[in-house]
Amino acid sequence: MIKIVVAGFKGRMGATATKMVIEHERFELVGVLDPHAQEKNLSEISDYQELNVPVFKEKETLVKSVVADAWIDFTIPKVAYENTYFALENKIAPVVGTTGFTEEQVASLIKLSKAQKTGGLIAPNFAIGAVLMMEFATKAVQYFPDVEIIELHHDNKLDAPSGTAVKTAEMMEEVRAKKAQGNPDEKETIKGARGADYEGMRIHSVRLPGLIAHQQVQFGGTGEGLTIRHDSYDRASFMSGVALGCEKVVELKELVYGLENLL
Ligand SMILES: NC(=O)C1=CN([C@@H]2O[C@H](COP(=O)(O)OP(=O)(O)OC[C@H]3O[C@@H](n4cnc5c(N)ncnc54)[C@H](O)[C@@H]3O)[C@@H](O)[C@H]2O)C=CC1
Ligand SMILES: O=C(O)C1=N[C@H](C(=O)O)C[C@H](O)C1
Repeated sequence: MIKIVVAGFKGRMGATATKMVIEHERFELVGVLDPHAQEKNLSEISDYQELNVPVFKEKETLVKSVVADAWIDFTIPKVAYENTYFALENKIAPVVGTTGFTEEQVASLIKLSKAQKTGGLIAPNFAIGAVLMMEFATKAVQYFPDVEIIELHHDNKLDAPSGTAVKTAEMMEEVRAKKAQGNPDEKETIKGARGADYEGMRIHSVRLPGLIAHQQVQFGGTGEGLTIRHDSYDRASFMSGVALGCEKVVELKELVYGLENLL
């Protein structure tokens, strides 16, 4: 059995991941963490009455009380780095969906994981279709360097652009012929109209109630266009990737960035 803790279990994704861990035959939920929790044990929550899983408000208390192999993190960008660092320091393999990491933070966490000989995964998107979207976009941009990313999410999301959009841009940048896009003399008559600029590629973030998670990567060429789009209609779309991550990280000796590294 793989012993798992879930950080952020009171949230949209944390609650979904907690349910997945409970139902998975190879996983054992040994603790949950959330500063907004009022409970002392999951059994106090009607959906989990038959369980005996301790609830923690502080990570330091959690690691003194339970032994875990993997740490699922769906928290907030503000604490993602410190939580991941803390898990690695305690040789608990992080499986991190929380977004908002800088490139420098990812590099620092990979370095720590190697020193700790502890596996881990940071995946801006756990949906298999989203990973394919990013890989297809990386292929397409070699032929169509003019590209704009439009990511669309629910209006409770804290960060913009999305981690998926940033990862997509990072992957395309590695193979894209460097160029600026649009008219060099263009002027924004309303600030922000052209979106975020990532190495000449533009990223636009839509936030609306009713949405879950959606992204389209739109390419333009001579007399033609190409659009690659992924839609998550339910947070269940992320769970097979989270489960795969938990099964794989316990076999790794360093942290990897992107679910594509485990497919
Ligand atoms: N990689 C992926 O496939 C996906 C990633 N995400 C990312 O996951 C993160 C969470 O998204 P949601 O669940 O929608 O947010 P949410 O706001 O519903 O949940 C976040 C939870 O984290 C808790 N929290 C805050 N600080 C904490 C701490 N120090 N330790 C433990 N828990 C803490 C909050 O109390 C809250 O319950 C976001 O960064 C989002 O971008 C979301 C969906 C898929
Ligand atoms: O906040 C979300 O919901 C999501 N966040 C991730 C991101 O920032 O890319 C993944 C997915 O898009 C859902």
